[in-house]
Amino acid sequence: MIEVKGIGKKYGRKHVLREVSFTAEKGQITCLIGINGVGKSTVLKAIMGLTPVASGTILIDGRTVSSQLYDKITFIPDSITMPPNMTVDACMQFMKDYYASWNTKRAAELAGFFKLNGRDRVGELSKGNAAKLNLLLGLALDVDYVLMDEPFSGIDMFSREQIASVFTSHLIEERGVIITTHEINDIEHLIDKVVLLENGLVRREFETEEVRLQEGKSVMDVMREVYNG
Ligand SMILES: Nc1ncnc2c1ncn2[C@@H]1O[C@H](COP(=O)(O)OP(=O)(O)OP(=O)(O)O)[C@@H](O)[C@H]1O
Repeated sequence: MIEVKGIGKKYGRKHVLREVSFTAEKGQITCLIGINGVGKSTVLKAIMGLTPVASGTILIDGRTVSSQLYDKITFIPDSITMPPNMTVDACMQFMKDYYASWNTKRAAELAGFFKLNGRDRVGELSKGNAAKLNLLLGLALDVDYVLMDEPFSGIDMFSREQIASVFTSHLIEERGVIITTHEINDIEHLIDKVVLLENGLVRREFETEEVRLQEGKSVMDVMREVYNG
């Protein structure tokens, strides 16, 4: 389980996170939502130890974040970080050489699933294919937790659907996923839990199925309720 306990974060004088607490379980998809600039990416980076927090603690399976935990967790940023002249195959080879947790079989399966051509260069990929490769490079690692920042940003509906279908496939397995997205409609049916951020705080944390059954509300309904007061 990932436990975020009362984290606070300032950039200069800007207080982005005041006191953010939530948990994300293994085997579940937890979605961080909130308007632009609320601090969703900052939370993911804090979990990875990529940005220091001013207060609070973060535990991954009961342990504080350290480089040893990188065999347990991976972060898929909102755009691909591989050099533009590298081919898809070279990116996969690089990951294989660099990470002991690289799973060659799953990588090949994902490349087939996304219909990526190994000879294409990163810089020449369409936005959708670059997003798919980015996802592949993270999901092919044998880790327990995957953090994804806006995997659907700027891509067409069919690519979004294809990416969303990965979430219900065996390729995700029993991993814990934390995702940030503005495209709730695409993945509403896949999300187990929602953490709604507002003004540096968690405004609501809920299980989607529970809210659906008990209150008859969708995630969008809850979001409208919160943002429209
Ligand atoms: N390195 C930085 N230096 C200064 N301010 C930053 C830095 N990174 C983020 N911020 C600010 O912190 C706030 C939260 O940013 P963050 O990217 O976490 O939000 P977000 O919810 O992920 O936004 P979006 O939905 O637009 O992706 C924003 O106001 C942003 O301008």
